[in-house]
Amino acid sequence: MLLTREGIKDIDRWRHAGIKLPNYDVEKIAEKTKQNPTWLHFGAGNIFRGFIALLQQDLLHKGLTETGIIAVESYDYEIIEKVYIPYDNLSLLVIMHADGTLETEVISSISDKILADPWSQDWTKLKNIFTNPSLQIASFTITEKAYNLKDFSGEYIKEVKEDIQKGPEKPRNIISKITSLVYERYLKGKYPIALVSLDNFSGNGERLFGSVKTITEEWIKKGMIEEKFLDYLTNPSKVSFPLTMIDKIVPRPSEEVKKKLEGLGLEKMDIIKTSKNTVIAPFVNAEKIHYLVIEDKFPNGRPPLEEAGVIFTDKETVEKVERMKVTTCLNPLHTTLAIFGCLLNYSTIAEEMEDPCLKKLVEKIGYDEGLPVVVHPGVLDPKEFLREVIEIRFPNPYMPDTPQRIATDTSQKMAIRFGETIKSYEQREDLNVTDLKYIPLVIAGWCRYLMGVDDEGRPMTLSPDPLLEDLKSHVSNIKLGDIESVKDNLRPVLSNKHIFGLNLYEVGLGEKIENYFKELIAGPGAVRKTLRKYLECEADK
Ligand SMILES: NC(=O)c1ccc[n+]([C@@H]2O[C@H](COP(=O)([O-])OP(=O)(O)OC[C@H]3O[C@@H](n4cnc5c(N)ncnc54)[C@H](O)[C@@H]3O)[C@@H](O)[C@H]2O)c1
Ligand SMILES: O=P(O)(O)OC[C@@H](O)[C@@H](O)[C@H](O)[C@H](O)CO
Repeated sequence: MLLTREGIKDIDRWRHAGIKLPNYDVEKIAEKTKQNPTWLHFGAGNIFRGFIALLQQDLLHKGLTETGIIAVESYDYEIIEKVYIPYDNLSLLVIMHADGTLETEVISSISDKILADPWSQDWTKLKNIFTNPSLQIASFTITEKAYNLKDFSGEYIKEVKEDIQKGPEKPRNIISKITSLVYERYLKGKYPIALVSLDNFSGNGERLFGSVKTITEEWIKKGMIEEKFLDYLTNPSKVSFPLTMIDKIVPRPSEEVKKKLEGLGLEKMDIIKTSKNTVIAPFVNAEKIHYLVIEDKFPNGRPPLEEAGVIFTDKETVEKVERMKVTTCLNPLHTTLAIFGCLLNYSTIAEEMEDPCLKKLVEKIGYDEGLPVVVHPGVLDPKEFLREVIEIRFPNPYMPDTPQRIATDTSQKMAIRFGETIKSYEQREDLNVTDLKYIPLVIAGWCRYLMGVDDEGRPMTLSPDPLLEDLKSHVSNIKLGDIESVKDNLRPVLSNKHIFGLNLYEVGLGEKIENYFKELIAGPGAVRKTLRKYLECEADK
């Protein structure tokens, strides 16, 4: 069986294999999308295919919309070449249930694909779509680092600097590209649009707005675009930047799932790793549970996504629910498991949840240190959310999620995942920041991870991170087994406000982290020993 528009016409074979097919005419929807595009999505990676496209597919199944989503890739063009074009933009969603059953569905709600590349013909096509009055949404899953215009020294990154110099014609950076496209829409008719960040960090919509506004102001200063564009951009009835909270664990595609699909008769299911490190396949493996909460601010209208389970609400509620998930109840726990999972050589998150020390560690971070600072968001219950994460979602043995995936870009996530809770402890009169034990232990664990040596003293490959080389340079003089070598080497890292959102020494945690770190580097096996000591746990491994 081939995953193509032609291939899925062989309905009986797909049904026989237990794979759900679209109940709508895929070609007709693609044609309608071409005439009346409503939704462009930037970042054609796994979460988009495994979650966002599923929501639109749900609406198409229910007859509640007539158009699909157009996938836009602005960074890793190989994704389009290798997993969109050969499969006519179709993907196969594989939901992994905790009892080992797989639920498979052909996702055909991605009606077209475009490269956001000013040097390709697609750019004109993209501009035409962006200036179409029918367009309601441009959404984004482009990873947190893509929103940064400046490096840690406060300087614009090279690409952005060049874009600022050269103007909106041929931008290279994703934010300059978005700004340029929104400017085209302004010139064409000042039509309204919602720019929706679906990336996983606090205040995502506001950060997107801030970055687009910065590029706008730079271009205005240079006289490259009309000044009035700023009025349009900052008028929420014209351009909105809703806040969102997105939650679905979508691991990288796994070899085991690939084999199971081949067993069902599917061909050409190969997993690829692009030269930009995206691991992607014609299929997406994901969990069933998901949550999407969005600030209801869509000046040009939107599809009725509430019918697909999306919660639309006000800004304050999204802020609370997002803080709950990203700063306390899910992502800090994930990062904890990522760091210690790499050090202890675990290959899945589910296996780690069977380790009594690691399970206890995430319970301590979630229930004891995180929950006290969570403000109940109303729409979801934090304690129940946390319980579902710890008892059901993370331990799902069929989810092929790896510590290495989650360890990607950790430097970009520390401030949100741990810094926010530390700040809350600082601000609250009834809490004492120096009472925190386990969050500092994880931060020390991250410094230990950066040494690139596992707990047995063997070299380990570190996941990609934009700050990796710089961070490694700070720990490069520290030797496993030599506590004296720690000296002041961690100080530049732990005092870096860009990384943690605060200077950890100023809040009284720097020395505590250094002390934990010394225990973690005492020699081979020291990571396990330290966990046992502070968590009073027994583990075989
Ligand atoms: N996978 C999950 O479980 C999950 C869950 C919730 C939210 N998210 C959010 O979605 C993001 C993407 O996750 P994914 O699973 O799709 O990852 P992925 O690796 O499959 O895809 C990443 C996408 O981001 C694009 N990208 C990366 N760097 C970029 C840059 N500098 N400029 C423009 N585009 C860039 C890539 O080209 C690709 O389209 C995450 O960083 C997170 O913020 C992911
Ligand atoms: O997507 P990232 O890289 O910000 O973080 C890795 C994981 O923690 C994350 O993808 C979770 O799986 C997701 O946040 C679950 O909703």
